[in-house]
Amino acid sequence: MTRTIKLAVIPGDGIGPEVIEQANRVLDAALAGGEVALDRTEFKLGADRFLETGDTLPEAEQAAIAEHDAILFGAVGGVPGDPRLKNANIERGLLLKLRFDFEHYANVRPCTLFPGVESTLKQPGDVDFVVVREGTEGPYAGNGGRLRPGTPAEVATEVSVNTAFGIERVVRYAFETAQSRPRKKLTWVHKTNVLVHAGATWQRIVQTVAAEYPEIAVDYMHVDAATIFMVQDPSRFDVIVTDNLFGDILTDLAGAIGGGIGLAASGNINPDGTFPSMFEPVHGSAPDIAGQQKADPTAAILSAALMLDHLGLTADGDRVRAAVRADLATRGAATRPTAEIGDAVIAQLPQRG
Ligand SMILES: NC(=O)c1ccc[n+]([C@@H]2O[C@H](COP(=O)([O-])OP(=O)(O)OC[C@H]3O[C@@H](n4cnc5c(N)ncnc54)[C@H](O)[C@@H]3O)[C@@H](O)[C@H]2O)c1
Ligand SMILES: CC(C)[C@H](C(=O)O)[C@@H](O)C(=O)O
Repeated sequence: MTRTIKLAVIPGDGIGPEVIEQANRVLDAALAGGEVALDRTEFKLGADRFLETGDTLPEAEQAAIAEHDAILFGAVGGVPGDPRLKNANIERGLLLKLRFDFEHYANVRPCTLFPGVESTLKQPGDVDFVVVREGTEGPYAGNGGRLRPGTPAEVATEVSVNTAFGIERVVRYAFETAQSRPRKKLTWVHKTNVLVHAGATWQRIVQTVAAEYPEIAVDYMHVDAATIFMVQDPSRFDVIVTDNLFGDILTDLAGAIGGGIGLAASGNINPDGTFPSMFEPVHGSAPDIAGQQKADPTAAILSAALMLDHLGLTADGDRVRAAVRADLATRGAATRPTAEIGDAVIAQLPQRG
């Protein structure tokens, strides 16, 4: 019997639609001949939509998206500094709103250096770790404001929100992730020497949850030191758990270490299943290369593979990863147009079964 998966697709702006087109082609090829059918609905949201209609995320559309089994998201955002987008706040009003409202508290960002891929590092060693970034709190969720803007007496505040509930649920998810991997190692990253309040709450919760996972080796790093170790010896890491802002920064660094931001995939996971999880490349809309078929769709394709895993279709997710791995192994230094990379991955898909 065919299982139908309702998929909301938000291609977004810039290179978003270009990379999502390839991810969709790979998904269709990977699922062909199987017992799963995708029922897609496309939502045109992002900076382009805002410029056309003034909408960011209308309530009815958000409610319609919530009715799906999963979301495949490209990237949103216009050209930085575009005056027409000054008050749009697409990133907060659309992307972050979906992450917050749909309780995407585990933002999972794997970093693997695939064979044949050149890292930014001279001697990368074994690179195979995953960052579990808290997705609904931290400075991203806090209010703030500006007093007397534009005057010499201007004051800006940015508040960081850290709840015991929010920390515990992502820390538990990270321990479960570490448990499922062979190395059984978890590094929690913060800045407890300066952010003493939030740091103390994180520390208390990590220690409490760690007691339930005696087989996991736990260590701690300040975020600044973590950037050093990530560059000097990324093999130290297996699972990293950290707050929203530190996770954002560390995962762009991880992207560079893993062969470039065009390869970095992510899943915004709602582990409780109360809302659809959302899968997206880590990169943005890249206005500098948009419309030129220069974008690497691999990050979007690997994000689609994470989506297959999340939907319980791990064998298909593995086939997509195997195809990407095979393509990367033979890709060499030559750059290829976006669609050609999609073609190559499809050509490398292992037979089902
Ligand atoms: N998830 C998202 O939707 C998301 C993430 C990051 C940034 N943004 C937004 O995107 C816009 C541009 O942001 P930015 O320039 O800081 O970051 P970006 O990730 O869009 O681009 C950074 C650099 O990486 C390159 N790059 C990105 N993706 C690539 C790919 N798939 N293949 C090859 N090269 C790639 C770009 O050409 C650029 O040189 C901004 O409006 C920003 O807010 C959105
Ligand atoms: C665009 C922005 C809001 C987003 C973030 O900061 O989370 C991006 O940088 C990311 O990493 O997905």
